[in-house]
Amino acid sequence: MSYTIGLKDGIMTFTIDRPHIRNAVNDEVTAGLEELVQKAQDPSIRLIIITASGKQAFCSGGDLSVFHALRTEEQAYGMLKRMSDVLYSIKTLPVPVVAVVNGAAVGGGCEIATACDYRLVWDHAKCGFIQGTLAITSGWGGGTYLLETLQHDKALKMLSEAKVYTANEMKELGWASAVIHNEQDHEEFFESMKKIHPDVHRAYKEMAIRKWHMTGLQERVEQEVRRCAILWEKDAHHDAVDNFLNKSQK
Ligand SMILES: CC[C@@H](C(=O)O)C(=O)SCCNC(=O)CCNC(=O)[C@H](O)C(C)(C)COP(=O)(O)OP(=O)(O)OC[C@H]1O[C@@H](n2cnc3c(N)ncnc32)[C@H](O)[C@@H]1OP(=O)(O)O
Repeated sequence: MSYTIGLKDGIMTFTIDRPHIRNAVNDEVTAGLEELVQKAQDPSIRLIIITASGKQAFCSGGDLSVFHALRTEEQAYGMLKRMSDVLYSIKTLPVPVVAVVNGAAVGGGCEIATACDYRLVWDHAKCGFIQGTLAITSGWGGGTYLLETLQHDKALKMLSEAKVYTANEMKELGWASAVIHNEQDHEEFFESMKKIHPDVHRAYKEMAIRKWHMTGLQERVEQEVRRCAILWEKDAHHDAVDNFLNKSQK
């Protein structure tokens, strides 16, 4: 199994469990996130955590060894659309969603974290929208969410430069909600959330969702998906992925 879903004291935790491949997303992980969305509808849930196994990576994006088989715009669109739909559902869940970024978050991994309301980033984690190095853009909605989250020039620079940043840099940019140095920092964040009644958290989340509905967030995500699918089909993308996969085989 590529993931687990746990529940304790009203907190549901989704853990990607593919550390050997840096928690890259395959179809099973996507199906797991869809299962999470279903389970999170239970009114007794007060908070969702998305994290991953090990310390090396939160998520390295799409599993290129699998998704490289998708060659055409239409094939790419199917995969991108399914992931973007589930991330939009996560973004608009009625309770706060926290990404605990336990290690590297790159490409689609950064998109998953950006779809969450809060990002707790361990101090050793490197993060970045590196899709540009593969001659594509973000394609799961994460670019649209980043433009919602950061100051415009910071978001655009982060997307266009396709670099990785340290946890402290991500805090300065406004992406990381907090940098975590130890388990105590981690516990303190959740303890302070638990002090407030769940109905209050739900009410503020409703306020954010109302804004996203009014500003056509879902339609903007759809445009991102379609644009990425066009780039996906091009040789520049397939050549860059060949290079990545061949490098690891050497
Ligand atoms: C598809 C959607 C698109 C989007 O819309 O956003 C994307 O997500 S594009 C994908 C973007 N991701 C990448 O380009 C992967 C980049 N990976 C890395 O930069 C690094 O692996 C890492 C995440 C920084 C971790 O580095 P490190 O700890 O040094 O590990 P390795 O690089 O040695 O990786 C170990 C192992 O895992 C394989 N790997 C890593 N990421 C992926 C991936 N996304 N897909 C497939 N395989 C991946 C890597 O090839 C190594 O394999 P072996 O050499 O066989 O052990």
